[in-house]
Amino acid sequence: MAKQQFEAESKRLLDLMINSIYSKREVFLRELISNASDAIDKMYYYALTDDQITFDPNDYYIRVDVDQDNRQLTVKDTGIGMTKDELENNLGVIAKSGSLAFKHENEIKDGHDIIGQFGVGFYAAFMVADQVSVTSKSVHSDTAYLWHSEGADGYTIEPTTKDSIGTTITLTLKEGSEDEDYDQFLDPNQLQTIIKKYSDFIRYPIKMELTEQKLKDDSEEEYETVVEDKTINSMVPIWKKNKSELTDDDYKQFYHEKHYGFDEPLEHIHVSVDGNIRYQAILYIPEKAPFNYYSQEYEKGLELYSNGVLIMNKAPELLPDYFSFVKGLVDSEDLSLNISREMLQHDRQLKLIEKNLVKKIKQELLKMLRNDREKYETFYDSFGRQLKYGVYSDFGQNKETLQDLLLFYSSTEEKLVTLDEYVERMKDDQTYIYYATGENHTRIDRLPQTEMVKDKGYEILYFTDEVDEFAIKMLAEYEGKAFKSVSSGDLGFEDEEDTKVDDLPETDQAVFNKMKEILGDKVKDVKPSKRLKSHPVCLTNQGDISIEMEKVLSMMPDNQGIEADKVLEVNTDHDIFQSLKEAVNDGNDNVEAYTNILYNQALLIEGLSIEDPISYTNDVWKVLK
Ligand SMILES: Nc1ncnc2c1ncn2[C@@H]1O[C@H](COP(=O)(O)OP(=O)(O)OP(=O)(O)O)[C@@H](O)[C@H]1O
Repeated sequence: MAKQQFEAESKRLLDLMINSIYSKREVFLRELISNASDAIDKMYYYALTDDQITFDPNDYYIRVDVDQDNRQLTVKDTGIGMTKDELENNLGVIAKSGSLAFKHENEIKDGHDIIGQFGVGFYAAFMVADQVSVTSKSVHSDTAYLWHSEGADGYTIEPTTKDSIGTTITLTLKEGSEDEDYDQFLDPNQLQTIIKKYSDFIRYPIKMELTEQKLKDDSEEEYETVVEDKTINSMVPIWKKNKSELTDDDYKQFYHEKHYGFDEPLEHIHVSVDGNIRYQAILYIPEKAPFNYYSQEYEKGLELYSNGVLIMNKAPELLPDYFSFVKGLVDSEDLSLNISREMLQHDRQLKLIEKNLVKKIKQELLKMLRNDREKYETFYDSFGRQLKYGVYSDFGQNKETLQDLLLFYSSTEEKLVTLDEYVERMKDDQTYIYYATGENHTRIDRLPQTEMVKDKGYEILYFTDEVDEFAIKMLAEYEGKAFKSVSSGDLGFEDEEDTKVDDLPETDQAVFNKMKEILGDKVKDVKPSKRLKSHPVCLTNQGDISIEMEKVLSMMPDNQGIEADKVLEVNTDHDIFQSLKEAVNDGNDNVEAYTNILYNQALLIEGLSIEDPISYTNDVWKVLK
């Protein structure tokens, strides 16, 4: 029998196919199963137009078999089959898709969408096989044909016998080597895993014979080997089902089946969109952050299906970084895929889906925040930091989306509150939203800087995450109210003028001048405080960089030694100030020690380290003597 050559272009393409189109060899099975499913779909369409044929779903299935002795793997379908011409045209010419043509001819638009479009998937078989045989009998022909090829040098076609309509594809697998393990494709368990991974939601049953050890009837310990015909795939994807058919438990079970996380999801979102671009999505808001969530290793993304067939395990384009904790999948029949189905050709489609999903996720989170505060706080405990990073990053372009999702601990409510709730409670004479930064709530509570603001009866938000102040600086204001740190030089109280050193009695002025002289450029200024009530001193800052920000920046790998402009504020009503005044007046040589001790204590209160602990302890001994 004369061997026919693949068309010249096809030869090169076949070579390309085998070596470079797909990044994983295992996808050959996905391609053959998708073709089989397409062939059954075509039968379904054909039945719609031909009264002679009835389409009974029970008669339609795909079967995968292995013959380990002969190293053969078979994929059989009961689809429409191929005539001699079709075998020649569809399998003899690479990059010619009979399926795409069928789709166009029949103007197929509904959910029963056909997968094939490029006309290359079939050749993926040559990635794992050195011989491929296709036995096919078309619904339009009484004769069956056998197409056979051993790779790039061509193929043969000859008549054969086949009882039923459909196609059987037999691959003779390549011999394995140290680098390539083809034997895995003869292992039923491995095949089952691959089918589950890529083809779980193919609409028709994918059957396989599986060998299992089962307890013998009437026995509690004796096992027997049973060979059973099993359907491997779930067939109807949960996301194609109607929401009303599904229970919370169904969604939870799916979350675990998909290994999205070990935790229980806090919430699920099921979307079905029939707009410009049609898609379904099931998204989950997990309860706990994966161990590597706040690290470089964490990979965000949603699974992406095209019409029930898995295309990508993690499509990062579908989620912005600030919602990177969301798990789940998107299935769309409208994606323009590239030839390997591993990439998308149009970012635009994904962008559209992403935009829509972001809206849905935000709505769901706001709903949770309003209706189930406890649940929202569990979520916030795991992912609140990510939302705050989201406000800060990308030059603040997402701050509007995220600001209403933020929570901070409140000094007056003693629990987490939203910015909206804070603004609602603001006093009539209050201009700013006040915040204080520190390691934890107890420490912030005791900060001298908070005294005056608390005295005014104003609420203070406590910032304990490194990112908090950066995010708030990016936000700048909320509903027209600017944020102000309790440590900022000017607290913005309308009714109080700053006390200037020059307005003080001369004896007081002398103390300030002396302290400035001693501290030199360690501080920008030493000034009388109006915010301190019971503490003698505290540090505040001038300008945009706060002391807390200085601490965070100093921990960064590329820190450029950025420092806050520190101001030492002194409580002139405090006993210590009186002692200092006397010491300065008397020309006592402990003045330097007093000043340094007070400055160092202000550093300690701020959680900063003392520059020179030895001279600090020497100063303490000196005044204790
Ligand atoms: N099992 C089958 N039954 C009937 N026709 C088939 C079968 N497998 C392949 N074909 C025909 O061969 C054509 C080429 O298949 P191939 O897998 O190479 O491309 P495709 O499925 O059209 O596109 P894609 O590259 O996107 O998968 C198909 O379009 C279809 O007409």
